Order: sequence, then structure tokens, then C-alpha cells
Amino acid sequence: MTFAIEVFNLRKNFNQFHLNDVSFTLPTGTIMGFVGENGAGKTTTIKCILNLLKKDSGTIQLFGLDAKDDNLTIKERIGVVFDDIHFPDMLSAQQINKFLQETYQNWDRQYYFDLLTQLKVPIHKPIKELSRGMKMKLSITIALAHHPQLLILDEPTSGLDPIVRDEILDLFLQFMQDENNSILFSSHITSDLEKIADYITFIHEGEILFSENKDVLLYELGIWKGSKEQALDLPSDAKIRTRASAFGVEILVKRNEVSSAFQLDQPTIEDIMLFFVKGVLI
Ligand SMILES: Nc1ncnc2c1ncn2[C@@H]1O[C@H](COP(=O)(O)OP(=O)(O)OP(=O)(O)O)[C@@H](O)[C@H]1O
Repeated sequence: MTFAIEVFNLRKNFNQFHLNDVSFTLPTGTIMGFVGENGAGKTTTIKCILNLLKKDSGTIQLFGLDAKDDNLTIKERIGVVFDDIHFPDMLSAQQINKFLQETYQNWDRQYYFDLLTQLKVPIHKPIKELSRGMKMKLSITIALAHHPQLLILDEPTSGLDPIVRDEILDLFLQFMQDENNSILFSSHITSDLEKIADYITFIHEGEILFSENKDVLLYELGIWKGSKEQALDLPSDAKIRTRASAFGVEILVKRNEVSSAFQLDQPTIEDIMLFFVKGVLI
């Protein structure tokens, strides 16, 4: 198996916040959803991966190359989208093309304009006159037009309506038709990740709590609901996290440790996140 991203024991210290031994790998040809609450460390991790922030320690490789030493080679092979467009807002898509065709060896002018036409993004309007959805579509087109093998997306769908989000998710799936391509996708909108991610990596207060295949995660976990007294019948090895509920308790459990006599609900990614953030270990 080859990997688009390998992060091992990444540390980054700010005064009030620390990334603590962050490790995860993104296999080539897959989409990873990178989730966590506000301030959990997603953008900091992504900026270290992109060499926009200097790490304190740890190793980061993209396509097997060192993220810092081979930064220029790597730049040609990745497309990046942050939640806001990073160009002066008086520039139009047409003017951005002139700049980027000088920047990227592989810049595909035809593909850039075809994609903008497909997404109905005005070519001559300055960025400041575009809606948030249009700006995001322009950002994604910019990220795709030099035919990268890896997309790194930080909250690309936040603040967008469901129709635009769906269009954007379709673009990502179109990109994934090439089996050499991969995506790291940070988002609060866990339903988007549920639709397209193969792996979910969950960061909480600067630490990775899990990095798992999404289907395995959703298949292996269940939610049991009942009273505190009934909960005593559950095997203790099965219990992962507990939360108080209006009717007693809700417990995130490992399905294979629980007999079929217990009725379990299927969790969503959001449920799992809430159990890890708000629940207690028992
Ligand atoms: N340059 C900086 N100097 C000091 N602290 C910083 C700096 N950049 C980020 N932080 C802090 O690091 C923590 C993690 O921030 P980060 O932006 O990585 O979180 P996030 O998971 O991306 O959050 P959000 O979902 O809100 O974007 C926050 O507490 C933030 O205030």
C-alpha cells in the first residue's frame, strides 16, 4: 500500500495549545475526513502538513517525500483549499488564470475555464462581487486545474447551502475517479463526510482520538439506551463512552462485545464525536 500522507508524532506548541504526537496515514486512492470541534487543531495540523507552519518535532511525508525538504516538488502535486480564497479580491478568475499559468508547470488553462463554465462561475467579475458559494467553487477549480494527485481541503463546504455542497462533493468524487488521487478533507459537517469519506480521523484538544475506516467504525459501534440499573448488565469491556440522557443513559458500545439481546442503534459520525467529546469513560 502507498500513502499520500504520513504523519508521525507531530508536535506543535503554541502558548495555550499543543498538537500532541499527532499520527495518521492517508492511503493513496482514498478520502479521509478530518473532524474535531472548533480549536481542536485541524488547521494547525494541515498547515504543518503544507509546511506553512514550522513543526516542533515529528515527521511528515507526502507521496513518500519529506514535506519540508521536497516542498517544491510536492507543491506541483497537491491542490489546497482553505475556507476563504487567498487572492486579492479585486482580481477576477480570468486574471487569476494569468498568474497561475506562470506558477504551475502543469496548469491546464482549458480545464480551468471548462470547469468554471460547468460550475457557472463568472469569469470577469472581481472576487469581491462573488457569492460565498461562487468563491468556494473558484477556489476548488484553482486547486484542481494543475491536475494534482492530492487535495487538502480545510472546511471547503462550511457556510454553503446543501445544493452547492452537493455540487462540490460531486467534484471531489469526480476527482477520485483516478485511483492515484487522494483527499484530506477537514469539516464540521459530518454528514458530508459520511457521504464521501473512506476514513475518519478525529482530533480532540490536539490529540488524535481515532483514525479508522469509516465503514468499520460505523459497523463496529452501536448506541445502547436505557436506565442506569439496566446498564449494569452490559459487559464492561463493551462500553466505550457514556452520556446522560433524558431517559437515563446512552452508551457507545462495541457491537461484538454485546449479545444480540441488547437492542443497539446505529451511530452517526456526529454521535461518535459527541460521545468522545461530551461523554465519560467508564
Ligand atoms: N499562530 C497561532 N498562535 C497561537 N495560537 C494559535 C495560532 N494558530 C492557532 N492557534 C491556536 O491553536 C488552537 C487550534 O487552532 P486550529 O485553527 O488548528 O483549530 P481548528 O480545529 O482548525 O478549529 P476550527 O474548526 O475552529 O477552524 C486554537 O486554540 C488556536 O487559538
